[in-house]
Amino acid sequence: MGFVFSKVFSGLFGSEQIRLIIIGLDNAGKTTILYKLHKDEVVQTVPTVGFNVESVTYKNLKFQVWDLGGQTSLRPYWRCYYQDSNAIIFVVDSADKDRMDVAKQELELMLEEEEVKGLPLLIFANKQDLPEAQSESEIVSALDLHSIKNRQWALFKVSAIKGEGLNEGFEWLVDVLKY
Ligand SMILES: Nc1nc2c(ncn2[C@@H]2O[C@H](COP(=O)(O)OP(=O)(O)OP(=O)(O)O)[C@@H](O)[C@H]2O)c(=O)[nH]1
Ligand SMILES: [Mg+2]
Repeated sequence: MGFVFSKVFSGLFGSEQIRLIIIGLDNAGKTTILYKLHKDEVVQTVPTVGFNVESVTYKNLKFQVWDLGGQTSLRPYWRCYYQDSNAIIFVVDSADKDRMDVAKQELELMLEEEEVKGLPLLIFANKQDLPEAQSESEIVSALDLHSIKNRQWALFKVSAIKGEGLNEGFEWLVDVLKY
């Protein structure tokens, strides 16, 4: 516990960057979120093969943000990136009702990994600008988030293309990492 605390502490107040991993199904909007955070731009994306990594500064804190490809064949590789992370961001396409159960399964697999034990979990319910986007309570229920007991988690409704909700999510993350 002391080790975890000191690692996060030095990340927040020292020169070390805070390492964040973004995962979620393909097409969820992970890369769009990364570049919205990094450059404040909505970029044209292609499906990520491998990863993108960029630095993001929020409130004078430096984050190293890893955006991993979410296609089915790439998901087994997510676990290769978990080591030394400070938090996990899970992105879900709020309008992709048909694949909520797949998203739930992938989330559960990640949460079982030893290397992410106890790490804060930030869920971005993306694409809230779409009319068919599901509500917060629908997504919380579909992903069975209330069953998560051994870590801090929060869900934020966001729209990466509109840039809405991302800052609120980071605000939460910074608060959680501080204590
Ligand atoms: N309407 C809407 N579309 C979005 C939003 N965010 C991303 N998209 C679109 O969703 C598609 C997929 O976005 P990506 O960021 O490439 O998705 P990804 O999660 O990185 O996908 P993989 O790299 O395959 O895992 C693109 O056409 C984006 O423009 C959003 O907030 N609203
Ligand atoms: Mg991508």
